[in-house]
Amino acid sequence: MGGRRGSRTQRKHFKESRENVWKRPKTDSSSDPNNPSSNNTAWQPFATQNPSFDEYYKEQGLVLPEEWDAFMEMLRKPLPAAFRINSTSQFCEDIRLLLENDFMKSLQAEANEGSDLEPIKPLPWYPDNLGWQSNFSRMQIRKNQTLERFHEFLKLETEIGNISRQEAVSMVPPLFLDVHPDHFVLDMCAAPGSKTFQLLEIIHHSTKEGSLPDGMVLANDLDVQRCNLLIHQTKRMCTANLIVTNHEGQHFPGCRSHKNISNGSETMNKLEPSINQLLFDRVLCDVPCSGDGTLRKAPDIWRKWNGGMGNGLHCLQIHIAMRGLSLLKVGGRMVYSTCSMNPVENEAVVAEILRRCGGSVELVDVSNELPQLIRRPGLRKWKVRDKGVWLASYQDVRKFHRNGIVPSMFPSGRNYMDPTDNSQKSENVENGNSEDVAQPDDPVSSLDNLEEEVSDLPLECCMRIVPHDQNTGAFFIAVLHKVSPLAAIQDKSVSSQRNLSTKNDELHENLSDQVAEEINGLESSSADGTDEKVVEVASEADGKISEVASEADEKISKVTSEAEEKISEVALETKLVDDGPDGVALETNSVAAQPPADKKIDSAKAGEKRKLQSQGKWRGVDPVLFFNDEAIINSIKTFYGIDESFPFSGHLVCRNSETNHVKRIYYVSKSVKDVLELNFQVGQQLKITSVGLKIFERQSSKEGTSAPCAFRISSEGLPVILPYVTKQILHASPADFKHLLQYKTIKFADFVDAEFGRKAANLMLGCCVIVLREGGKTSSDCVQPDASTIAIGCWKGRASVSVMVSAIDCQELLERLSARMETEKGTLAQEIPGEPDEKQDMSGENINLNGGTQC
Ligand SMILES: C[S@@+](CC[C@H](N)C(=O)[O-])C[C@H]1O[C@@H](n2cnc3c(N)ncnc32)[C@H](O)[C@@H]1O
Repeated sequence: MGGRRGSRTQRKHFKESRENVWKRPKTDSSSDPNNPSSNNTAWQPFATQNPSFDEYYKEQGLVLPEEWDAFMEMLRKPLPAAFRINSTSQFCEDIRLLLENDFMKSLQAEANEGSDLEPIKPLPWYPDNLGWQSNFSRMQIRKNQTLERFHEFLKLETEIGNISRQEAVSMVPPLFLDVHPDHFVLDMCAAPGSKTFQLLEIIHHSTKEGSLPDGMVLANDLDVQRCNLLIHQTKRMCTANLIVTNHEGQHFPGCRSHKNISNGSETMNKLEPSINQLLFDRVLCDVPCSGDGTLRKAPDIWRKWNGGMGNGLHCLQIHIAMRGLSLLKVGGRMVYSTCSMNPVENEAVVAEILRRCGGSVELVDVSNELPQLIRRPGLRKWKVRDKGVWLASYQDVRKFHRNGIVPSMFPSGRNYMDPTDNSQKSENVENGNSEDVAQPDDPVSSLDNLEEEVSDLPLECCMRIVPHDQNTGAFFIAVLHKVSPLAAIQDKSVSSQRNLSTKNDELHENLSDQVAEEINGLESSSADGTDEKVVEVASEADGKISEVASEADEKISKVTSEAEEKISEVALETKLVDDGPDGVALETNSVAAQPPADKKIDSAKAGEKRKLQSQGKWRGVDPVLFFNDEAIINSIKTFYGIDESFPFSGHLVCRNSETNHVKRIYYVSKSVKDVLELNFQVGQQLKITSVGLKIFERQSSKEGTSAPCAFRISSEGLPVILPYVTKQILHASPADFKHLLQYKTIKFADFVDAEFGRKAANLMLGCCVIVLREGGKTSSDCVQPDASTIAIGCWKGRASVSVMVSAIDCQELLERLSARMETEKGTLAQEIPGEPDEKQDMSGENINLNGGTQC
């Protein structure tokens, strides 16, 4: 149960993500053939070179000198399209077989006959042949029938949610997260949501029939508009196990209740959460980055790229990653990833968080996982470049009068100013003053005289995917394991690192402004294809905080979460960073610094809690409320004959405090319910933009309002409730089912199966469920729905039955069912040669599929 079925997607988003970025910018009229002043009538792609880029990456040694040309050549080629089959789709297997047996073979045959087509192929490292790559131009699609058919197929399945377009390398980080269905997963920078979708697939994978997974995904993003993209993207998943929030990752609320929770039983007071702190088994930290790994998809980056872009994001990336680690359970795994090639955004960030965590966090060697994925080990040495000057260590920062460069950007992380570092002291003393050697415009920006640093951390365990290894974009991934609470580090290096962190943090503010200038206006496409501001500068984030903070009601919650956050930050600086329940020192500190809103909640009576619950607190965001209106719930239960075993209590939420005006009721899993209860307990620290699966919707039509039940079952929610529906449900023959999908409305008397027509006429006025009857079953057989069951929501009117499914979902169902029946027919014809084929395809009236196959 769970997973997607039949919701519409956000066309706009997918159009955007499919947009071929290899086109001339609108403002460029120089090559307009209709423009007489144009001196170049041929189509011109973006300039795909940038001398600073060459200089920067040649020096960093990302690839061997002899590989450089191959690397650059690949970066200049358009990126093949990649997509994934949704593993929780009801039609997952059908789609995979169609790709393997039809499209791949047909295109291969054409290629063998000498056409210039490249066959589509599965990504060898993606499990179960669910990840695919294709490489065609629009021109080829127009000229070739198989390709055109393939293209139409891709469009429809993407729209439906059975396929997700996603750059190949962007599919990698969730695969290294080792997510299990019972995990609580935090996706810290989640929009537009490609990886969130993958995480949800894993959570839903192999869930038992009639139940929801025990785990959940909390997808967060700073940008509210991008959160909306994410919501539309994940809607196709039809999941009750997702919460979407809108916070700065680095300030994600701690949601720690200071009450003792006795147990997690359902009988507890509804406002008593069964968890007392929001900690996660897995954290995905896919941070904002300069995005030069997406150059093949977003060639405008060539023009905008400069060496300072990565520097400006470094501190923000550390802060987000540190927050992720503090929210990670001991024993948990975090993946840090970027679509940038720059070591300052990658190895330097990982090195700094390892130093800050002082042994509590380790890099995991995942070289044995996904062996078919070609990757390169992380670097242990790199240099920093600032405004045309190379810096090999933090010493050079003073030497060359650099601002906004922090020690953690360098391989050793040393600040060379640590008063406890005697060797350094003497070095400084010897030099008198480091400024005396400064040559700001030293033409040598060369490295000849610079002392090269090498990290002593096992950064080779990180991985970098480079484009020319397997014809992809570039990506960086590090897998981290939290072995113990982020505890105090007692030795000398602690104080050194503390200074270092402080220095970093001080400089962060300056950097934010600086980077805003340097990369102002840089926009590109993400690895996931959606146009996005790849570079999310810290100053933007800061600006957003101030905006938000200016709103009075939000101030309270800010105080709450920020106060808690400050505890973590202070703790971090004093090496008491863990949010874990086992962090004794934190326990003491948190109580001392308990935020005011928490105090309020702690002392509140039940009535006050209810009041808080009904008013919401985040301005501009509808409140999230448990839906407890017994009258409405009972009318739904009675009308649809919902089995008592279906867990209603505490699982329904709405976004409107006035029950009479509630239009939509959402269903949440037990895991999400637990988080919501905790969130109420801690004063609604989470700013929730979306939660749960729409399960019931109020009837608004004239006929609808006269039906005995005011709510219909929504198509997204149908798979969840279907096994429990005992009334208003009928099983239709394949012919009648197909007619419904084709004609949308059928009069009772016009059904092929007259008995079905009579039964339909006897249903109560209102929403009903029509299930496709399995082959061999008669209308009187009682069928227990399962994962293979195909069912649609319909409306039983006064004289007819009408489908309540979107046109595109009807089209998809018709296509999938026809394909299955074609396969059936073929198999049967092979098995019984010469036998007349008694089956007919979906256009026939008397189909009787054999039992033992999916209907
Ligand atoms: C590389 S994109 C994430 C892509 C996403 N993980 C996916 O697979 O679809 C980075 C995201 O970080 C968000 N972001 C920027 N600054 C942030 C912050 N301080 N906290 C949380 N999210 C942030 C941006 O809005 C952007 O959506």
